[in-house]
Amino acid sequence: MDYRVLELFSGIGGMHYAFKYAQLSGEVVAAMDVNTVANAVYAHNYGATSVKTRNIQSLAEKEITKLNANMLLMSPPCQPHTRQGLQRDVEDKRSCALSHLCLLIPQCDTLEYVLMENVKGFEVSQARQQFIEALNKAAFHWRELILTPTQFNVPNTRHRYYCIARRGKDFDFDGEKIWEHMPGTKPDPDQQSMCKISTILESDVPDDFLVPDDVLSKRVLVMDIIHPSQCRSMCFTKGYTHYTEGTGSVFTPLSEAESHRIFEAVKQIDMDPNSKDSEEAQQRRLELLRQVKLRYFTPREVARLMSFPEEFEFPTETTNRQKYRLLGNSINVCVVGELLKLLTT
Ligand SMILES: C[S@@+](CC[C@H](N)C(=O)[O-])C[C@H]1O[C@@H](n2cnc3c(N)ncnc32)[C@H](O)[C@@H]1O
Repeated sequence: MDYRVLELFSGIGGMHYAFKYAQLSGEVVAAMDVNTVANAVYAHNYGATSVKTRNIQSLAEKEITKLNANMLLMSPPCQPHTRQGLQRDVEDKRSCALSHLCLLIPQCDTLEYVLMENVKGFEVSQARQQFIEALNKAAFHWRELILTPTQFNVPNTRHRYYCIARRGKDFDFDGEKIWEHMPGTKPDPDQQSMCKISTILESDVPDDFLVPDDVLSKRVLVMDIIHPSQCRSMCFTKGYTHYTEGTGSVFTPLSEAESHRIFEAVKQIDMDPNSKDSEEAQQRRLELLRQVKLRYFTPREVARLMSFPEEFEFPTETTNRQKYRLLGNSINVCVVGELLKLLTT
């Protein structure tokens, strides 16, 4: 079968890479997003003709039919549903595009396959309810899953909600529950075959990526620090490097034992009641912390943790801040690629 993919909320094209990963025949017939910075990255990798700067709220059934799109891949904005957000759900204007699509889907006879990604939490939203109703109305069979790249030996945690849906043949796994691992695989609590973080590192990373002194002094204790022999990292979000807490891990080239020794010495200083007001003690503390050589993961390393292929590039004009924002908003290519295989077999 030749798939004709409509990629909506396309960002930097994570879904397009997932489609390639799954080695399905066919092409992405159109990609659409309102973000011109993301679209420039998309065009840099796939050519300008494939991506349109477009508000999805204005998409019409006729256009989808004219494109003869039979597969819809999308990761709509997650802010209405994130735990950190206000969870205004369908009341949030960023939900409008998805609500609009829920009206369109039952009208689009060409569509046979749908894959949607969203944040964990979406499964209990009203938006999810709307979406499932649209799929039912259009006679799709559907399944829901919450998966993370660590289940695919990628050393990055990113729990995300996925819904896969198709017309015609039903799935041969239970539809009464939300799957928390890939159907047909066993959950592997030991994760023996997980890649080490050292396998995704760039060599000769410039000092620009070192965690600055002020962040080191004030925020080091809330950082999630990863050593080369570890097999994990936390979810990278769009605020990475800008906000410290909960936006992604940082890296030290030191072994766990070496950095533990340094943090013990820092702890000793912190336990001394006079150290807080002593400039000399604070300077000693900072010098100790500098020895940990903490740095941010580079955009290339974050892209690798999101399973983007090496051929993926940013245009030279994209700033690091923009790269982190775009990657933080994107998807894990391997997880979606595996789901596409599941969807199409
Ligand atoms: C979660 S991100 C999707 C990222 C994408 N899958 C990727 O791989 O980079 C959501 C995207 O939806 C876009 N977006 C939000 N509202 C939109 C709308 N009404 N029309 C078009 N794009 C929209 C944002 O600009 C953002 O790029």
